Formats: sequence, structure tokens, C-alpha cells
Amino acid sequence: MSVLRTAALAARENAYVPYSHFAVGAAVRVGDRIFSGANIENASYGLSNCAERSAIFAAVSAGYTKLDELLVIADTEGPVSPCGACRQVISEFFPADAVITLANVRGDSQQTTPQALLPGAFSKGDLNA
Ligand SMILES: O=c1ccn([C@H]2C[C@H](O)[C@@H](CO)O2)c(=O)[nH]1
Ligand SMILES: [Zn+2]
Repeated sequence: MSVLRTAALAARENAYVPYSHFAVGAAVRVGDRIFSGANIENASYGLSNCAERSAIFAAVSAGYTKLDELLVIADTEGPVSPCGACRQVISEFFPADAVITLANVRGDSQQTTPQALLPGAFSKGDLNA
């Protein structure tokens, strides 16, 4: 089992999901460092944070803003599909051609890229037009 998958599954154990009961885990690699995260919900539902963003924000909080690889895992029928907000955040911190692995706990996985997940993402460059 890959290091990212192991880290994401471990983080998923800490998912705080009293509302959806849908636990998600994610792990980011930057060089040889790994950061992980889980989804964290709130009684004010809209404040919930997805696992992908938890993991990415952990890496950024440690000082890394150019990330190498991401894996997301949940108990879905096919590979889990990141929400639109996470796709935008992924596009901010990973190269357009980075490897993003979408997985499920039964062992299915699919590799994609930030570019494929959100073509035409809003970016820093758009602010300077
Ligand atoms: O890729 C995904 C999809 C959903 N969720 C979370 C948000 C919410 O807590 C729960 C149900 O949408 O799953 C994630 O963390 N990542
Ligand atoms: Zn999301």
C-alpha cells in the first residue's frame, strides 16, 4: 500500500462527520514530507471543511506552497470526486500536471491532474490582467 494511501486512511479515522457520516481522508506529498487531513463538519453545515483542503492547508501551514502529489480516499462506489471548492484550492497549490489520485477503500483508484479536475480555474494571473 502506498505511503499516501496509508496516511490518508489514518487521517480518515479522525474525520469529524456527525452530520453526513461520510468520512474522507487525504494526504499531500511535498518532497519526502507527507501531510494528511480529514473532513471536519460543523453544526453550521456550510462551515465544514473537506479532507483535501484540511491536508493542503496543513502543508501550507508548514510553509509549503508548491505541492507535489495528492491522494483522496472515501467509501464510495467508484473513486471519490472532489467538490468544486477543493478543485479550486488544488489548482492554487499543485502544478497543472501534478498527479492527483482519487481512491476508495475497496481498492479502486484513478489518477488525474489539477488541469483535468478544473479546466479554466481562476488563478493569480487573472488578478493582474
Ligand atoms: O472529496 C470530498 C467529498 C466530500 N467531502 C466531505 C464534505 C462533507 O464533510 C462530506 C459529505 O459531503 O464529505 C470531502 O471531504 N471530500
Ligand atoms: Zn471539497
